[in-house]
Amino acid sequence: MPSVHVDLSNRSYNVLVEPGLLAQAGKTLKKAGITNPRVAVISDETVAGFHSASLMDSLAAEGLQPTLHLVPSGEASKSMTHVEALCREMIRAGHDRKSLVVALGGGVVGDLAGFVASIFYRGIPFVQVPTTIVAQVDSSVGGKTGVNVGEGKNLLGAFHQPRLVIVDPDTLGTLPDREFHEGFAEAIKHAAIRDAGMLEELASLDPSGRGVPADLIARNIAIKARVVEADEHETRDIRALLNFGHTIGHGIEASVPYGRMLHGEAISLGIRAALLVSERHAGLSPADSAKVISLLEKFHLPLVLAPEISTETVMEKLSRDKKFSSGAIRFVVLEGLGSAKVIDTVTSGDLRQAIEHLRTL
Ligand SMILES: NC(=O)c1ccc[n+]([C@@H]2O[C@H](COP(=O)([O-])OP(=O)(O)OC[C@H]3O[C@@H](n4cnc5c(N)ncnc54)[C@H](O)[C@@H]3O)[C@@H](O)[C@H]2O)c1
Ligand SMILES: O=C(O)C(=O)C[C@@H](O)[C@H](O)[C@H](O)COP(=O)(O)O
Ligand SMILES: [Zn+2]
Repeated sequence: MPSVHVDLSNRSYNVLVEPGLLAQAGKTLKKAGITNPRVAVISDETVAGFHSASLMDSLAAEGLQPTLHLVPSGEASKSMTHVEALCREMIRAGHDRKSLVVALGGGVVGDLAGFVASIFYRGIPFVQVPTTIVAQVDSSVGGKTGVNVGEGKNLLGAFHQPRLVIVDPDTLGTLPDREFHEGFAEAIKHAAIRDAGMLEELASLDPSGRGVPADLIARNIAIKARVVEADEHETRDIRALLNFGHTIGHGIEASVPYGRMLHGEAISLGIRAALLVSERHAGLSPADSAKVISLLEKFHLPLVLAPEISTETVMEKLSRDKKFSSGAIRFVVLEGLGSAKVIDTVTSGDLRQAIEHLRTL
């Protein structure tokens, strides 16, 4: 079974990747030495319909007492309102400091449930069971948890590492096309910043199927794990590289009601904009930009910004980017494929131009 160890001293954990693992979740927790008697499974209504029975049965089979707590599907659930509702529901269900949270779902459920775990009774452990490409290749690893507010994406949250990540690629079989494709934006991001060779592997995948090799998922997790190990709390300009495409991408995602655009779709636009900035500020060749763009196209990801989204709104939303320091813009660029860095020479005029660039193909 491919497995990736995330080495963070006393916060270290394993990411296990294997088809069929969901139905073995109870046993897998025990084997990992996670023995909390009470388990709060947090999921969304769609994911629960497909996959919660298998998880709940596997936990009950090990003598655990799981309770299931659901939020509506989609980005709008990543809010403080849902954090409070989930915490209160867990209290009423009898959960306490000895309980474990298990997040079953995509990045929304993972970020939300992880944040709930970080504050419930001042912090309890949690385990990620990711069910989207976004969550399997990216969000379930690294410990960034949190919620959105009207002012911008992920502006409230905490670093709280999971104790274990259980990835079952078979769960991707129930994803609709749109949700399947969006996830590849994050894998393309990983290739662009750290692993140019993976661009070829992504190019050889069939975007109309649902089969994603466990090794490809593990390769993405390993890229992310090595970055997180080097800069867990994003204080050294290393973890910020994982934010390639996210400055303008998050600005766009927050410019429409949450959920209208999927995260990966917004990041696809953000990557295209960041490639232009990289050509102008870091010497990226247009041929290398074109390779990344053709991969985004292959996975049917958007490259053109809808006319109703104004450049000024995107500029206002991105002004709260967490990488900025005292308002000064800090932007992730590619110098070449597989090599990224943070620069501080990008102006707000450059960002406006890059957003305008998204209006035509
Ligand atoms: N913490 C991090 O490091 C990190 C990294 C990347 C993204 N994120 C966050 O993740 C979120 C996006 O995650 P997402 O794209 O997974 O969105 P999501 O969790 O909303 O999932 C997308 C949709 O797919 C459905 N779904 C999920 N799994 C399914 C399955 N197996 N079968 C059928 N339907 C399924 C969900 O119900 C939802 O409607 C954003 O909020 C983003 O900010 C966080
Ligand atoms: O884990 C990270 O670090 C990332 O930047 C991964 C991103 O894909 C993810 O969208 C993350 O939530 C963005 O972080 P933020 O700090 O910009 O909210
Ligand atoms: Zn992201």
